[in-house]
Amino acid sequence: MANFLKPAKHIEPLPKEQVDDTYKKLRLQVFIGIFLGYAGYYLLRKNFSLAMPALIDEGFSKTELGFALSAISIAYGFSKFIMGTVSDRSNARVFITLGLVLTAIVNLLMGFIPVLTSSVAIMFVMLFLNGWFQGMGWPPSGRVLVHWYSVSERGGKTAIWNVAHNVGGGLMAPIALVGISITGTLSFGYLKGFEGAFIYPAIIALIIALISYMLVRDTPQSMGLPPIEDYRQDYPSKNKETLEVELTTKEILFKYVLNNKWVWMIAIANIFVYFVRYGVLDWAPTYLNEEKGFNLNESGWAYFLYEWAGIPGTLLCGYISDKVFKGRRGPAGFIFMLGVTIAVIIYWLNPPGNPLIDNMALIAIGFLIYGPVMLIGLQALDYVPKKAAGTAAGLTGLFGYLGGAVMANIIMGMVVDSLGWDSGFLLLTIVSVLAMLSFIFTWNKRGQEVLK
Ligand SMILES: O=P(O)(O)OC[C@H](O)CO
Repeated sequence: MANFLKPAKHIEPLPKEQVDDTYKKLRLQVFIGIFLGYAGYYLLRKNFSLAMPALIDEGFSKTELGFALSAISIAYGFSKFIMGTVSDRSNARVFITLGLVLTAIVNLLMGFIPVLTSSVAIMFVMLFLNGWFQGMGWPPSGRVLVHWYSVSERGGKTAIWNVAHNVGGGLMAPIALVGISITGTLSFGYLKGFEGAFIYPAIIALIIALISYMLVRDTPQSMGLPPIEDYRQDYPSKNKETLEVELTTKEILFKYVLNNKWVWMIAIANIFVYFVRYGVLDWAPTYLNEEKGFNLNESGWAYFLYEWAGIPGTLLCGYISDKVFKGRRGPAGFIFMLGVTIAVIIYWLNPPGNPLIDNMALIAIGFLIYGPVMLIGLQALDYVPKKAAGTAAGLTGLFGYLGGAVMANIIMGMVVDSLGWDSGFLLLTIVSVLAMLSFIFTWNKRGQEVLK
């Protein structure tokens, strides 16, 4: 492990009278740091799609660009897991900043060096690198959440943090579009305009990386504070033990993650949830255009509403799982996926000519799907000791992206091409039902009680 990445050293405990004030201040500070940081990552997750229309005008086909785009999901899936294992043994403050700076550098290079957007193979490599560095955002955020917030408050706090990705993803398009327009004028004599979709979100991400570095702190003990469990008298197990020793990768993998049946269950559930998340989102513009007669502008709005509807939906889901089901995530996930299934069927069966119903169905899916997405991340944090949090979330990401997101792109495309949209939606509905049922396995599990 590189020295600069090592977890921050524990320092001498602060005097007792300073603990409460310092904890309150730092908890808010680190939370804002990871919220802004993760929103910053999402400015650079899908911005390539805003450069795609211009690249199509340059002569690239949709298939070629779709192939290049898939590099992000493939790399992200592997990276969230592999970099998750590194993150669990790293200083979250350094790790989250480093990943954001690296993803910004990749985008600046793609923006300023024309050869890097000149062929599908080169774009695939660059987007793969981008996807890899993107995988350095979730795990350190998870590490901060589990070290600064105790078990009983994690549902609500993780839900609030989780909307960072909707905020970042939602702001990406306007920033990229303004960037494209600025670059059309400020072209440095050689840029064409579309490069602005890389350059301007990347510049903002660099500023966010600096702010995030100033705000995030690795662990309470590195600031002279007691572990969060002692501070809040809120323990993951009845014997009040908490794990404060940093683990080796072998211990994390073989003692806490790969031999943990609950982690495997949510990893499999994540395949279905992510298939629906990206199966609806990525195909929405094409489906709405081909089957419902939406133009690009109208389907762009529908896409935007889908993302932003996820914010209140996620908060409600976190609240319900904490307050109504007292920390049991399974029932909340089941109910939200039931709603998604119904909305997918309405979205499918609504005849052309009723755009309001299409938009309402899409908003309902966006409102409902991000709760289960968040709950799986939260369960990953719940089901392992805090020193293994990033790895557990990373494993669910690996399954979600490779088995869910990438498959949603490939299999949905193949089914729709050969059998039509009805078959595509039948598949989506079946997968949505499977996602719903998969929450039954963790129906009665609460917080970290699986560790007892
Ligand atoms: O799909 P991811 O890995 O970017 O995660 C998005 C949300 O934060 C899931 O909780």
